[in-house]
Amino acid sequence: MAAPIAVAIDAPEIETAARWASAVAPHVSTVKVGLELYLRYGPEVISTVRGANPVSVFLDLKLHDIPATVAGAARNVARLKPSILTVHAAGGADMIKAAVQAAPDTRIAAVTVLTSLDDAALESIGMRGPAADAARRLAVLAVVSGAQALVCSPHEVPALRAEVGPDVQLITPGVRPAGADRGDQARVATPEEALAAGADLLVIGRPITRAADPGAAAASLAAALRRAEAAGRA
Ligand SMILES: O=C(O)c1cc(=O)[nH]c(=O)n1[C@@H]1O[C@H](COP(=O)(O)O)[C@@H](O)[C@H]1O
Repeated sequence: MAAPIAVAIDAPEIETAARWASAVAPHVSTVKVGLELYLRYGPEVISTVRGANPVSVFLDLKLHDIPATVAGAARNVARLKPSILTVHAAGGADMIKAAVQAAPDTRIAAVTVLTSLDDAALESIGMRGPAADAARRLAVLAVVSGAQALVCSPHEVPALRAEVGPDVQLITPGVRPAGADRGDQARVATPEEALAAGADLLVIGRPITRAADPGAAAASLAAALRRAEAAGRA
């Protein structure tokens, strides 16, 4: 079975994205298209990445605007049938409800606190921290408003799970294999830690796409997760 990994194919060019998608598709469940590609290529990038690959396509646009505008945007991209579409939970209850209503066949995932933010960065934007508390508040708001998935750091998974129950999908970026460069990510954990915490889908980008062989990197992370899962069951 494909590993519960969404590979973030944040590439400047559609040809690179297509190459990465084909390389990782045999090993992972999902490929994530974000702002970098979508703002340049629009819907074309979704069909290109989907191609002949047996993967779900996750559209990460992090919508954040007034409810009517988000509803229109969600309605438009729902036609592309992404498995998941992201919105910012901080857009508020009415905005999240508008996205859910506008895209009934797409799972709306609410981003709680970006994994690039630490407690000091949260304070600098006037948001009451620590990050774990802010993520919990936003998670509850989002789920009450109809979000079926949440994006958070692996550190917040146990608390969010306790808060929202087993049916809400918990998606975690901020995943770094031991020793990997954390880059601009602040709240990070290893893939094994994220899985053990109870994450349902791990978003991993540069540790795979910047590897010399992205297909081999995805295969090796998928195998590590399978081993961790088997050890957890034993
Ligand atoms: O919504 C996301 O996917 C997301 C939320 C978040 O809080 N942090 C975060 O890094 N992401 C996305 O997850 C991916 C992480 O990529 P890497 O840091 O390269 O593994 C990027 O595409 C980000 O846009």
